[in-house]
Amino acid sequence: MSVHALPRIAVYGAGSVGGYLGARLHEHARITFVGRRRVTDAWRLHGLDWTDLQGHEGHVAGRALDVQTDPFAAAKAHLVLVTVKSGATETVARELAGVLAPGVPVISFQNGLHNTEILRAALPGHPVLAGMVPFNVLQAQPGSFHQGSSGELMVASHASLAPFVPLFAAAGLPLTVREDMPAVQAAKLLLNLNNAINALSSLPLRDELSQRSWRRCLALAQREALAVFEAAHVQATRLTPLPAHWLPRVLELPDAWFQRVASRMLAIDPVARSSMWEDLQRHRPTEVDAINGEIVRIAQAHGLAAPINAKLVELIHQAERAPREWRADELLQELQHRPAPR
Ligand SMILES: NC(=O)C1=CN([C@@H]2O[C@H](COP(=O)(O)OP(=O)(O)OC[C@H]3O[C@@H](n4cnc5c(N)ncnc54)[C@H](OP(=O)(O)O)[C@@H]3O)[C@@H](O)[C@H]2O)C=CC1
Ligand SMILES: CC(C)(CO)C(=O)C(=O)O
Repeated sequence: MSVHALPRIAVYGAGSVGGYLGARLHEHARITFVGRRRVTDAWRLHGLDWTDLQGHEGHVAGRALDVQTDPFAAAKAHLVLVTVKSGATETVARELAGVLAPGVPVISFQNGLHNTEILRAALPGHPVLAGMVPFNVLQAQPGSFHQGSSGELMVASHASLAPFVPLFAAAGLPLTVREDMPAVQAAKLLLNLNNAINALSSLPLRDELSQRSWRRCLALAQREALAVFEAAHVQATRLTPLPAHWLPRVLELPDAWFQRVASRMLAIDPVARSSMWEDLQRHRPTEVDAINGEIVRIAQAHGLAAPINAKLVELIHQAERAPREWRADELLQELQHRPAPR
């Protein structure tokens, strides 16, 4: 196919997820990245490299990249992927309003529960679809991306995606189309409760999850969130080999048992970390308010408390101001002394 016949996709938020998805899609669509000047300059200079857990790899030369800082660069897009952190969604929604051609679909490939709502409010007339990235992406050097865990992208079902589904498949990023994205996002939120614990641990995900004391911290946060979800009638689908409500019990198993029962949870590259760890490293605000903070908010709306997740929010905000390395037993003690939700 001539390059001019390829659909145009704007990746709004040139960072870890956006860079990785855009680099892999590059041969299959005309990709425009919108990002910060420091990033666009570095990507133009070095190009983009990507690798994944299965050993696949690719490179896009800097001269072949369309990397821009101006929101109007998204004007000709046939599809927009929003890949900024949750705290930036409102600004992005404002920037995209009035820029896109009528009816162009927008997929939010972000964690958290409310990004689509925010985008929808500013973009009437566009299908704004929830997406979910199950795997971890680390941008170790500017423009160099590694997918460190596995899983398929998910997206809400919508007719406007028909031309794009084969493109993602051809790029090795198959899109699983779902009718139940709110339940997918709730299940992802439960897994993302580990982002804060992983960031406080300063360990790669695999090392952290191999140690029972860290897993017990996560089990506390997840058990509290599950109780809050039950009170609020929030459904979480099954994203792991085990149903969501079994996870805390399995996380608490001794290491040898955990390795046997949940080996797929440890099928993570040794260097993979959570995106929140990457934020703390780079002295950027984290998404903790949209993750653990969401559990606190849902609890409050239902007359409950969520002290464990509230504590994690507080500790991450402290770490944003002054980084500190926690030991697992210290964090566990800090979290264990919180009363369970009423
Ligand atoms: N990284 C990962 O492994 C995973 C991340 N996710 C989710 O994906 C989403 C994106 O995460 P991630 O890729 O890590 O985020 P990054 O911070 O790496 O990338 C986002 C980029 O967008 C930039 N940006 C923010 N606002 C604008 C704007 N208005 N215009 C242009 N650029 C902007 C940011 O700049 P600045 O820093 O200056 O704001 C940053 O460079 C998050 O919701 C995250 O939770 C989901 C699964 C895995
Ligand atoms: C893939 C996962 C769960 C890894 O922690 C993530 O969503 C993140 O880092 O934000």
